Amino acid sequence: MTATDLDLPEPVVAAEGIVAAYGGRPVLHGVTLRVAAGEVVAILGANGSGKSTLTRSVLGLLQPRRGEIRLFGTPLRRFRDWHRIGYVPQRLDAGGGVPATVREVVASGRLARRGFLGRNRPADREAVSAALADVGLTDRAGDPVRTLSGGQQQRVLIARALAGEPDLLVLDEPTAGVDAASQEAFAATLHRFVGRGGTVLLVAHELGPLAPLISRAVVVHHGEIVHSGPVPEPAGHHAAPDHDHVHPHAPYDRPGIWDAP
Ligand SMILES: Nc1ncnc2c1ncn2[C@@H]1O[C@H](COP(=O)(O)OP(=O)(O)OP(=O)(O)O)[C@@H](O)[C@H]1O
Repeated sequence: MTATDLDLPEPVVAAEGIVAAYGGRPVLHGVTLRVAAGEVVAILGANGSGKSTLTRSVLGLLQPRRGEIRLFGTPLRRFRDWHRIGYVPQRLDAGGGVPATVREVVASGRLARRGFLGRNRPADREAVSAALADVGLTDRAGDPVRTLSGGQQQRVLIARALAGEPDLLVLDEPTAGVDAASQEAFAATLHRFVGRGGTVLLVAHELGPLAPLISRAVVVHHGEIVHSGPVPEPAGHHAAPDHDHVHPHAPYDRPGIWDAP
């Protein structure tokens, strides 16, 4: 623990010494990650470096072999305030074959607030409308989700997370495969969320318009954190405008993914 860590109040996320493996294959080798209230932390790294595994461990979706996780100061095994967390998983088809409307999918983000048999109160309807407006989908509220484009469906998932009025948003590659306009819209949404006092943990390959919002970048490489600080500059040809991915074989500390700041 460093002097800086000692200065921090109780972090929103505290993952200490996380060791995770699939079968016999280790994926995280004792990772420690703390996210303070109000931070916007980006987890960066090559494909397969362990970013999603770390995120899913933090949310209790995956049981690590070793280590301790606390959310809002409470050990994960005792944590019940899931309404305080909004999670947007890695891109998926939000609609599938289901005829649910945009509003219905977004409203499902209120369930943790309402309780299983809770009534749909005006506050719920207001939160859903506010979330739809936040992502610019008010005029599509009554449309079946499957009629929306991939980028718009991603916005539906983000609105669903926002509808729960969380204190922490966890997003796994929220802008992957999303067009530039939608990325800009998402950056604006995130900016408003952070302005309201929210905390963000997001996994990303490319930050694009999100870069100015990031207060700290954490680079995962082969299951270890190799950098925690300012967003590193993409290096060499990886900085080229047409280069939109990082290479799994390019080590962090040699010419390749990121230059150390
Ligand atoms: N359910 C699983 N079963 C077995 N192996 C898995 C599983 N999920 C991930 N892995 C493996 O664990 C390693 C880390 O995967 P993870 O998804 O955490 O990486 P990532 O950094 O999020 O990658 P990407 O950028 O491609 O999403 C990879 O080698 C991956 O193949």
